[in-house]
Amino acid sequence: MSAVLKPSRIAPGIELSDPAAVADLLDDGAQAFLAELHRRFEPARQACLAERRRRQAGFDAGALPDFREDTRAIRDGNWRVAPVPAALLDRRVEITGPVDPKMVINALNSGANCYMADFEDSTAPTWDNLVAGQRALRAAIAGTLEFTADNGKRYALRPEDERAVLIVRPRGWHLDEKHVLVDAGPDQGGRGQRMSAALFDLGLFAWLNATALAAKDRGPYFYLPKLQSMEEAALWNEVLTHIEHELGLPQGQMKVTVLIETLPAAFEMDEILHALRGRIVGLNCGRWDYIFSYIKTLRAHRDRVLPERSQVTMTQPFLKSYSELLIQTCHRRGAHAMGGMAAQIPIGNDEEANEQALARVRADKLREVTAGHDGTWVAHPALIPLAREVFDERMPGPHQQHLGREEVIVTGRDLLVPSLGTITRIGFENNVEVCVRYLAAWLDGNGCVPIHWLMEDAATAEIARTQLWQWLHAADGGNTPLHLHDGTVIDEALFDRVLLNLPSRLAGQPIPGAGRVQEAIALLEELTHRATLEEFLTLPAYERI
Ligand SMILES: CC(=O)SCCNC(=O)CCNC(=O)[C@H](O)C(C)(C)COP(=O)(O)OP(=O)(O)OC[C@H]1O[C@@H](n2cnc3c(N)ncnc32)[C@H](O)[C@@H]1OP(=O)(O)O
Ligand SMILES: O=CC(=O)O
Ligand SMILES: [Mg+2]
Repeated sequence: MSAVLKPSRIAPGIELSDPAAVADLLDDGAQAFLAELHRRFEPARQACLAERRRRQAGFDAGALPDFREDTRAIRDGNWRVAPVPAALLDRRVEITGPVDPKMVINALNSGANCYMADFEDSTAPTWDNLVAGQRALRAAIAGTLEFTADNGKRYALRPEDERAVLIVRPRGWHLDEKHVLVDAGPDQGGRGQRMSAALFDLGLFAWLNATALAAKDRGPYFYLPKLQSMEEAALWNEVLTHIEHELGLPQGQMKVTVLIETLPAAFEMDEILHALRGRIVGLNCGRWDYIFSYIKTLRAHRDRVLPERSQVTMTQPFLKSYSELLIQTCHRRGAHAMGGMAAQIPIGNDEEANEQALARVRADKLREVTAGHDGTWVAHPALIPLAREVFDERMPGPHQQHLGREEVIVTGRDLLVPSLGTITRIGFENNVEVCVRYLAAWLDGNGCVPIHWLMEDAATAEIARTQLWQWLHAADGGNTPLHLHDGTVIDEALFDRVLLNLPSRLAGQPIPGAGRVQEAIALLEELTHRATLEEFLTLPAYERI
């Protein structure tokens, strides 16, 4: 049951693309609630985004990220976050996935401890996907969600006490929701302002479900993505405090786990925990966005160019330091240190290749539990038993916060240390292929696809996209160009040749979103040739869906 606002609080001002089609979700009360979120928090969101641009200009001019002098007292202080609620104490295996009804049922039934329902990296934010996702989650919480596939297979929820605990991930601060416009006025040419996508996803989910979840003492719980600073965390805290007040929930009822998946945020882990200390239960190593952010933040630092994607594993020193610092920081503050996602997924038609893929996932989970992580992510239900076995064997209790990892000393230099490795022709061509295929699927409404038996989503595709840009533009300003391992110069001509040959390489393969491949090629070509690096692939792509 959704909360009810007093009539006087119902304000006009929201413009929806097709109000009748979503009247079941976005009634007058929901609209007023969302409009109020926009009016209260949009200026602060824009200020945070402006601050991101200001900081980046400094990095582009040669500065490097560092720990903040003005927040030393927070880092040195002796404080802990609020206690973790019972439902989130044991999070050893979390499954993640998009929010279509079949996925929601499969994930909740999967046997994982938690399910992160993802409106972000693995969802292409078409209006239909977002609306279907909100409906599916509301029905799941009510226990009524069912689904029948085109092949007739029927899906229903297991009993509530056998389902994974639901955690919802809204989109990040940088994205707008173009189907929800607020307060049309002359200064916007008669149209309203686009609402923040993050506030829309989280706000609507909370409006629809907070009361029901709080009644079961199940949250709502959220994963917050792509934060870059403690100010962004503080903004989330204000938003959540406001929502709790409006919906009549106890303060701190809504819990969050923050993904540390940007390079600037790695220098503010304590500060982010502190800003959210009344409600934060953990940090998560979002490794794929973190690698993307490392490339993006250090785009102008020629000495820190990364090797090809397949060589950027969690054993690279800068990634090892990041995960160890996260574990140490969380455990010192009473929070869980969640691990992340290995990209390998089961390979159905090749037993040997499947064994190798599973061995890599197992090695990744073993590294995580040994280092002190309190839980991990899997991309696919078939990986749950494997991850559980590794964590069960090494983590007898519900978590391992007692492992302080005090011996770990991570400096700013360690978080930024250059990586060794190469860029092979296969690695270069693979980046081009992944970008095009992922983008084609995304434009077609599918935000997560297997490519060469790896899970690809917005974060992994961003690594491929920003690497191509950085490798090509490394020669800007008169620098010597980078070379492939075989000696070939990396330049625009090489990129153009690979892109031109791609359609014939893809011919005959079943490609999700095949009808959008040419559009994806055109967009990648434009973004890669451009003199400045586009901040997020999904910003220009969103204008095309
Ligand atoms: C960087 C990050 O942000 S990581 C977090 C974001 N990424 C994710 O969440 C990845 C989610 N995973 C997926 O979307 C999928 O596993 C993919 C796209 C990688 C592979 O999907 P598929 O090719 O459909 O896998 P496959 O055919 O083996 O699926 C078998 C069954 O498992 C289900 N399944 C697969 N992944 C999931 C999942 N994550 N959650 C629930 N069910 C799943 C499928 O729906 C299918 O169900 P069915 O037998 O009832 O039809
Ligand atoms: O969201 C997770 C990541 O790795 O990125
Ligand atoms: Mg991410």
